[in-house]
Amino acid sequence: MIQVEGVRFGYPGREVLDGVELSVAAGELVALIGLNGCGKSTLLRLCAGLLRPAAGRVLLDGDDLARLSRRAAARRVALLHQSAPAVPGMTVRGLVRQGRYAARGPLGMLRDGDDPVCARAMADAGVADWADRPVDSLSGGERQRVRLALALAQDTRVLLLDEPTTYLDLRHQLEVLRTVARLRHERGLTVVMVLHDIGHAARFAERIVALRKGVVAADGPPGEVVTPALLAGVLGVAGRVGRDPEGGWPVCYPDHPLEFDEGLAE
Ligand SMILES: Nc1ncnc2c1ncn2[C@@H]1O[C@H](COP(=O)(O)OP(=O)(O)OP(=O)(O)O)[C@@H](O)[C@H]1O
Repeated sequence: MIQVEGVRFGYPGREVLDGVELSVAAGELVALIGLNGCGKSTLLRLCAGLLRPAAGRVLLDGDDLARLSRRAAARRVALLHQSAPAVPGMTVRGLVRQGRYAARGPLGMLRDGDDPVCARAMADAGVADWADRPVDSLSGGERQRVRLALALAQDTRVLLLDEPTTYLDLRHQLEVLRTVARLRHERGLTVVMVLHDIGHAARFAERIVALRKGVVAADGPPGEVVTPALLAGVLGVAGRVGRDPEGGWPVCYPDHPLEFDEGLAE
């Protein structure tokens, strides 16, 4: 469903991705991990068609994203950004309705009353009770769940989530991750999400993809790739890895940060 083929990308004066190869099948739930600044958000933006690769290509169901308009891409892929544009005073319902733009177009947006897809997105993200509240009156964690509702309102088969648990307390982190896992099962969604918490990645994703130095450094099921070598080589941390006694998924016990020339330079 998503194929990233030899993608290179940089910003002026800064190379970020240097030949990324990644293939995500329909219905997979993939966690993308890596150090700050390694290019995770950049890769998601390339997969959403918001950036164009300098070399290589990103295919969506076989179609080159570079040939699709932004709006056509937005009908097929939704990206939860870290910063959703919040117009001062805009209500939660008003912001979430913006997620319907790609599907409806400007005229449809004007005509619409309440859109059932928006109502469902707000219910799924647990924000329906705040529908009439201004987004700028919400706490950081509450806003993060509104961002999830905005992405869900696009009603796409592919969901790209950039740190969906940021700002959330532990309970709501688990709630959001369980919601994503449930929606993926119920609606057959394909999900790629950036997670900094390797424990959550190991628990919720069926596959972990690690970015390092512009390329995919590890790719596989959590039970295989989450090892002390991954903690050291990709996350720059010395630590141990055990197993959840009931669920069997890997559990990490991080100990201390490594110097950059210890584990990371290997
Ligand atoms: N618009 C931009 N212009 C210039 N450089 C940028 C821009 N956006 C990102 N970068 C740089 O590109 C690199 C990759 O950024 P990106 O946001 O993809 O990393 P990330 O892995 O998502 O990081 P984090 O874990 O901190 O969110 C970083 O060095 C960043 O400073």
